[in-house]
Amino acid sequence: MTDTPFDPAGDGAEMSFRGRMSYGDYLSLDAILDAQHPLSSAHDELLFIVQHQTSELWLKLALHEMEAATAALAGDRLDIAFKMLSRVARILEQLNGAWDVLRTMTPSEYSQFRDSLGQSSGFQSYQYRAIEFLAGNRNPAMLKPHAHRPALDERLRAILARPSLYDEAIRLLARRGYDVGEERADLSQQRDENEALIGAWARVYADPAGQWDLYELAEKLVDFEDYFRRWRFNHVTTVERIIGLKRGTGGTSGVAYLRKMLDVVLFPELWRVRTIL
Ligand code: HEM
Ligand SMILES: N[C@@H](CC(=O)c1ccccc1NC=O)C(=O)O
Repeated sequence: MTDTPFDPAGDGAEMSFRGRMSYGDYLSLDAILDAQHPLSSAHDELLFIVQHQTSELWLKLALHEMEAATAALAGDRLDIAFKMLSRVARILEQLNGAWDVLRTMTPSEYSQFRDSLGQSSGFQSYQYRAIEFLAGNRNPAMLKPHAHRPALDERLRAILARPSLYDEAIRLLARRGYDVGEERADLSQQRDENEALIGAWARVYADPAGQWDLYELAEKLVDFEDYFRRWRFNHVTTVERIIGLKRGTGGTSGVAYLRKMLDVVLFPELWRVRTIL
């Protein structure tokens, strides 16, 4: 027993950061921790802001991993793409777990600051739209809320101009000799469901050992969509729990709109093929 409190300096800990990069410097914590600006005096508004900001940080990482995974597929580096797609699935799991925190907010608590949100809404989340576009869900109408921000609009359009993650998976199948049907003329538009591609995936699933990497790719994509659907479901359930059937601040019907979005399919042929296996 000693009366002197433990001093980590004795263990070699650096305690002086004048002129040296510290933890907060490296992580730009002043900028991040000074970026919460509640517009009301409601206690729960900070929860709402932190929940969205952390979600957007995870979305940023997911986008980074998905961009790299798409490039890896284009370069036939499936091993690298798998590593990244596994990480994206874990990120989505993290985002799914985060709803449990937001769910602690009741309708009465939310209504204390909802008016302060004006017409802002997650519907205008640029990174969410980028992830949808990059995955392959391409609805150019969703560009409109970003028209007033040319740099963001430009980045979203650049994603639409390039093949999606799913397009790269399909191109890979074609390089391996599978009949995948016609590639659509305009990559920026929604794909039509393609019967030839269902046949190609069917052959991959019929003999996994024959092309294990394509089989693994198919399952990674299904995993991605599975977690993505869970996110949408958690969102709509949390929304109904908190605002019921009120219209959204973004102008949509709210829960009815979000329920419709539950039916959006990212990789339709990968789901359709299951019926014939
Ligand atoms: C109190 C919690 C929340 C409520 C009441 C809520 C409500 C809504 C509503 C009603 C919409 C439909 C668009 C509109 O008219 O506003 C929407 C869209 C959206 N929200 Fe939330 N939301 C909540 C939390 C979150 C969180 C934590 C995120 C995470 C980033 C999020 C992201 C989104 C996204 C990305 C959309 C667009 C979905 C799409 O177009 O498919 N929301 N939200
Ligand atoms: N659309 C929500 C408002 C909302 O949730 C929101 C508002 C500003 C920033 C992010 C939001 N989150 C998700 O839509 C509502 O209608 O209450």
